Amino acid sequence: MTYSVKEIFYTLQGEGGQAGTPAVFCRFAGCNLWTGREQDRAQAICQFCDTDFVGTDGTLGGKFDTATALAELIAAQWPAGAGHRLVVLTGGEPLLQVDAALIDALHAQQFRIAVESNGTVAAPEGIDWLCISPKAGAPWVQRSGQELKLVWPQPGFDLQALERDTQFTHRFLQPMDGLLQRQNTAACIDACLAHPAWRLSLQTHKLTGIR
Ligand SMILES: C[S@@+](CC[C@H](N)C(=O)[O-])C[C@H]1O[C@@H](n2cnc3c(N)ncnc32)[C@H](O)[C@@H]1O
Ligand SMILES: Nc1nc2[nH]cc(C(=O)O)c2c(=O)[nH]1
Ligand code: SF4
Ligand SMILES: [Mg+2]
Repeated sequence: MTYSVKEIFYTLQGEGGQAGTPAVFCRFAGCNLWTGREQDRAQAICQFCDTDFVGTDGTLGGKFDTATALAELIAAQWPAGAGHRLVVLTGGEPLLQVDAALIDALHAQQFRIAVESNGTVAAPEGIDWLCISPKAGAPWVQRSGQELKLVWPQPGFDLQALERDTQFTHRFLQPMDGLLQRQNTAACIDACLAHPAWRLSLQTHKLTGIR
């Protein structure tokens, strides 16, 4: 398996239940819900994406022929001698590429493995923190994990039904960034107050200006 990686960088997880935690981010290239080209956005299944995941030209991006080579480069980003290793596999859609060999290679490097996925692909065994962020109009296969992080507002999702019909330890509403960001934040706050099973997730890396 060749892994196509857009970028690798060390920062704080900005979102969700592990916000504030140092982590190496590995952003895989490509997604099944949008090409990533602006001219295709209006026709895409997922139209609000805030991320450039096209190609392998970002920081430490590239094509990796083995899981070991990719895991070694990820490990090299961690501060020397320090524990508490956390990697966040994101994208694009990471579950188009993440396989057992990569999970084993990252665990061999002492990482806890978090994944950010759109839920259209069943997750392989061995992920330590699975965050699913479903998209309206896309098939939703992976309905359990540590964290459900719903970008809000989105049509077609009933918060009460989600509490009943999915199995996640934590549930978050994350304001859709874009032109209506302020309105969307207010809508998230109102929705959490009306549905207390849900918590607010702010994209704190954008607020603080870190990557
Ligand atoms: C860029 S996606 C990559 C992982 C995967 N494809 C997914 O959608 O979950 C990372 C996270 O950013 C969220 N996200 C993307 N665009 C956003 C936006 N405009 N506002 C808020 N969150 C957004 C996604 O829902 C997901 O939780
Ligand atoms: N700091 C930081 N936190 C993040 N959490 C999820 C991200 C993503 O793009 O998947 C992200 C990101 O791009 N940066
Ligand atoms: S599914 Fe994730 S990576 Fe793909 S277009 Fe949507 S937010 Fe972006
Ligand atoms: Mg992001």
